[in-house]
Amino acid sequence: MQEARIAAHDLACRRGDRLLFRGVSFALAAGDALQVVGANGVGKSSLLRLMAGLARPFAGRVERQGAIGLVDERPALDPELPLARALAFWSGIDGSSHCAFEALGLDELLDVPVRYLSTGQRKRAAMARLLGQKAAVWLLDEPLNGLDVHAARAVEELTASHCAAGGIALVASHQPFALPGMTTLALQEHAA
Ligand SMILES: Nc1ncnc2c1ncn2[C@@H]1O[C@H](COP(=O)(O)OP(=O)(O)OP(=O)(O)O)[C@@H](O)[C@H]1O
Repeated sequence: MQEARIAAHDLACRRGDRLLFRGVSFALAAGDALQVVGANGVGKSSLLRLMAGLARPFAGRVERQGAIGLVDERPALDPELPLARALAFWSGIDGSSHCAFEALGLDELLDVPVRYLSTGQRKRAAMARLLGQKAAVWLLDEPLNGLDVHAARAVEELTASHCAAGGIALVASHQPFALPGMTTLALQEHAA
């Protein structure tokens, strides 16, 4: 298997008629973690979308090696289905079984329709889906949003284990995210 890698080369991002940032470069290899920080609206989510290939950079290029898993505010789980069945849809596609229900505090919620889940519960469900995906490169947009202290620690620990096993984590958040060895990119320094 090819080793995971994701890199930004002199990226610039435009949303609508506004240039948000320019000159963003970094390279992450197996085991690396980077947190993108900056005020609301600076372009953290937009940068993650560029890295995921969901939007095109205004300038520069993205280099990707290895499967990408993106967690953002949309969990891509059928709101009408009970959580277990909504996750089973993805595990059928990913060919995986979910084993982190307990760590993520989801075992009590498996019969609850996704539409009834709270913001934090939905975020935990999205993390469970990500784990089943077995993607090498994790792109986490505000992964701690809505999580209680216990769930936040669980997500930090799962991310640390992912990196220790040779995965990559790119985290966009204005909240502190505890992960040993993680470096920081201050996006406002690249504001256009
Ligand atoms: N489709 C769009 N068209 C035009 N402007 C957009 C579009 N989507 C987002 N923007 C603008 O781009 C800017 C950056 O948005 P983005 O969501 O990337 O910021 P962010 O740093 O992640 O913010 P937050 O911390 O609030 O999540 C914002 O000013 C937003 O209004």
